[in-house]
Amino acid sequence: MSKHDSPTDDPTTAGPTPDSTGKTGAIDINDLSKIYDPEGERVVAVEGMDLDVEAEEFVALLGPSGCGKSTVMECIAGYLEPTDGEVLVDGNTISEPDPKRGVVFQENRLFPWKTIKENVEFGPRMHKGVEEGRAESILDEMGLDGFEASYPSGLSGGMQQRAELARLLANDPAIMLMDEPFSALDALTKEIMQKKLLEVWERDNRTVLFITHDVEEAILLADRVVIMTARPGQVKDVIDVDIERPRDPEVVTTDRFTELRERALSVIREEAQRALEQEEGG
Ligand SMILES: Nc1ncnc2c1ncn2[C@@H]1O[C@H](COP(=O)(O)OP(=O)(O)OP(=O)(O)O)[C@@H](O)[C@H]1O
Repeated sequence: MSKHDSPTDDPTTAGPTPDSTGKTGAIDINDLSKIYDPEGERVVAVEGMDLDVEAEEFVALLGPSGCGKSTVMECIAGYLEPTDGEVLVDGNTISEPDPKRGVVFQENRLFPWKTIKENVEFGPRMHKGVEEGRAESILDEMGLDGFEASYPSGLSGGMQQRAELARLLANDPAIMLMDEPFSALDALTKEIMQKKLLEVWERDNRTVLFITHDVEEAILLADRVVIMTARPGQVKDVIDVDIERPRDPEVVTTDRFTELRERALSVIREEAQRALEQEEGG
């Protein structure tokens, strides 16, 4: 069953409202602000951010360290409540986490005491019930056939991240929120994971919001690269990646890729410098 014909799991929450093309997974960030510790140290992490992500779009989020990327993602995930403004998914204001908005972090959140298969089945078991054979087929797709009964500690870092991706896909999310998911992996494993992610995304057309510090990774994967300002974060620049898909790793050697990378880098350098000056100024 695809995400387009799956019923909503929780009858108490409004279901997704497909856009005019029948797609779901659109994100609207309207005038979003998030202040941590408003009565105390008052950290203005994000201020007046606007961004629309189309259903089934792949957007990469770049920006200097501490500019509020994870904060934005956690507001979309429903883990954090905005101080001001709102985040809508398919026209509905987000009020709480939902398995239809799956989140992957740099460090996997697999349960160490559960087998890989149990980890993958955990979400469906909690929300809609386990479909016979589905965990096996997702693990097979992730190249983890034969590791169903293994525990996370028995897997390499790359295999753990593939299991994490399998765990996310088992919930059939309309939106995949990925916070530097491959940044701890070695270069070769990272390349394999990027390819895997693109395969899954190109086939299932889920919306992806992908945080990274790696400009090449952002351009290789995304339809649009959104660059945030130094804190308080808001959108500084949006780069349309007009490079044909499917993209293979060799695309990084093309002139167009180089142009886009240089443009992204010059914007990021400017904001990284501002972030540094902020730090030095206390
Ligand atoms: N719970 C919190 N309490 C107070 N300040 C916080 C909290 N979480 C984050 N911050 C601050 O908010 C700002 C934005 O943090 P956030 O993690 O969203 O940035 P980021 O762009 O994801 O950073 P990085 O690229 O380093 O992961 C930072 O200055 C951070 O120190």
